[in-house]
Formats: sequence, C-alpha cells, structure tokens
Amino acid sequence: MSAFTPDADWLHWHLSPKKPDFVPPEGAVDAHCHVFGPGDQFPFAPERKYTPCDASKDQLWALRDHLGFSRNVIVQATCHGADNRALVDALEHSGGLARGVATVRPDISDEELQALHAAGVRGVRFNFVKRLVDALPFDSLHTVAERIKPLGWHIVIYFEAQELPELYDFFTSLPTTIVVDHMGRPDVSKPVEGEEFQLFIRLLRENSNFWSKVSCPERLSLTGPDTYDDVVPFARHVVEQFPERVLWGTDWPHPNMKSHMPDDGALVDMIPRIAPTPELQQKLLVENPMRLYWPEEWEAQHGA
Ligand SMILES: O=C(O)c1cc(C(=O)O)oc(=O)c1
Repeated sequence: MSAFTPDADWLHWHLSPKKPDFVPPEGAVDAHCHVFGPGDQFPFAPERKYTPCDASKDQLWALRDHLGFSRNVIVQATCHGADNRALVDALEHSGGLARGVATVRPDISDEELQALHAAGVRGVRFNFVKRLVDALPFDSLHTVAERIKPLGWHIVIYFEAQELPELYDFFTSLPTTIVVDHMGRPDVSKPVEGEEFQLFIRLLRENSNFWSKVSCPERLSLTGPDTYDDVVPFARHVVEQFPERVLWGTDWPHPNMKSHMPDDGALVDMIPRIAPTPELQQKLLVENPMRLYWPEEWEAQHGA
C-alpha cells in the first residue's frame, strides 16, 4: 500500500499492453520514461502539482522487455520535485541499462552532482509547463546550466508551442546540448508548414546543439487513440529533417493523461510510420540515444 492516494481522476498505466508488431532494432532505447515512487519508499514532493499511482523500476523493466527494448532513459518526474532518490535507486538497480535526467537546484553541492553522475545521470530537466511546476527564474537556470556543463551533461526542456516565441532567446543562450521534450508540444490542428511549428523547426535548423524527442502522440493527438494519425506528419517531418538529433520514448507511465491511457505496444507500432526506413529507425532508437547517454560505450564500439 502506498502512503499516497492518487488524484481522483488519475488514470492508471496500461496493465496489459499488446506485444508490438514492430520489432525494434537490437539495443533499442526507450529515451523518455519515468518512475513514480513507490510512494511509501520514495515520497512524492510536497510542492508537486499531482499525486500519481506508483510506477516502480521493476514494472518499468518488465515493460522494456515486453516491448522488445534494451535500455531506458528515466526522466525525473515533476511529482518528485528535485528529490532524485527514486530516479537514482532505479539507475543503481538497472545493471547499467538505464541512464537518467535529474532535476537540480542551483545550490546543489559538487559532491551531490558527482553522486548523480556516478549513478548514471547525464542531464537535467528544465520545465516550463505552468500546470506542472512553479517556474524558476532564468538566472537560476543559467546557474544550473553552468554547474552541469563541465560534467558533459545536457539540458532537457519541456514547454508548449505557444510559449516558444517568448522562450526562444533564453533557450538559444543555453551552453550545452538541449533536448526538447515531445516536439515542443505542437498544436497539431495547425499545419506542419505553419508559422508555429516552423518556429520549432527553425530552432533545430539554426542551432545544431538542439535535439527533439518525437514522443507523446497520446498527448498531442486530437483525433484520439486508435492511430494518432494527426501527430504522424509532425513527428515524421522532424525525423526526416534531423535524423541525427531525434530520440523516441514511451513516456510511460503517462502522467496526467485524462482522455485515455495509451497502449504502450500500440505506441511502439507507430515507430515505422514516423521513421519509415530501417536506417532512420536505427538512428532514432539506437545510435542517437547511445551517442547521447552511453557515449563511451558507443565510441568504444564504433569510434567517435
Ligand atoms: O505533460 C505532462 O503532464 C507531463 C508531466 C511530466 C512530469 O510530471 O514530469 O513529464 C512529462 O513528460 C509530461
């Protein structure tokens, strides 16, 4: 029994996802997923904006194996605030098959940063989605960016498309590799070639340090769960334009989904629609995440 009761409208993650028809290439990485608690072991943060159901590391490994993936990148969920204990515990019990993205405050000590690095953390997340966090001032974020840069870490940013014009200059002032969550959450009722999404494309085109996750059709789609058809042209465009700078993830356990809970196997089956060739699939699922999260291993096998 968890010490926490999930929000009344909380949707539990899918308990019996289908076995995907698409078989991921050997060594595929689910590069965006979370662990929640368990709450009685790793309490949710007092400042959280939602209380989820538990989603443990062992449940994540079971999903990884079921979907035919080999590794995970676990992103610190906002319900844990800057308390990275659940993340670190998962990384330390992953047998080297998971790496992490943490949330840190500007006053974190060098020792704490080193301990996160030793556990497998390779990035920090800056969240600009107002329903999820109280925003930190840009100065603090710059301080964090300068603190983590010497470790070779990158920054993951989460924002919604309508915020990009205002945040654009701040984003391009950051000094590391930047990974954008969920394609910057486009409004998919607007055209791929329209002004809003093209600003995001410009961000990637003009700044070679920017990467994108082509994840979360379940959050972005307006047409619904069967095929998520309306998201496909956006994701495919990004994969085809920037094949060396894209990542894919399940987003399990899908925090804050209200309309439905996706079947993770069906999400995997979307991959060939957004990355239609074996070459693109290999980059999206293996080469790119390995270069970013396990560079020493990748370079030892393939050269820099
Ligand atoms: O859209 C969301 O609600 C959401 C939340 C979180 C989180 O709470 O960390 O992470 C995500 O990737 C997406």
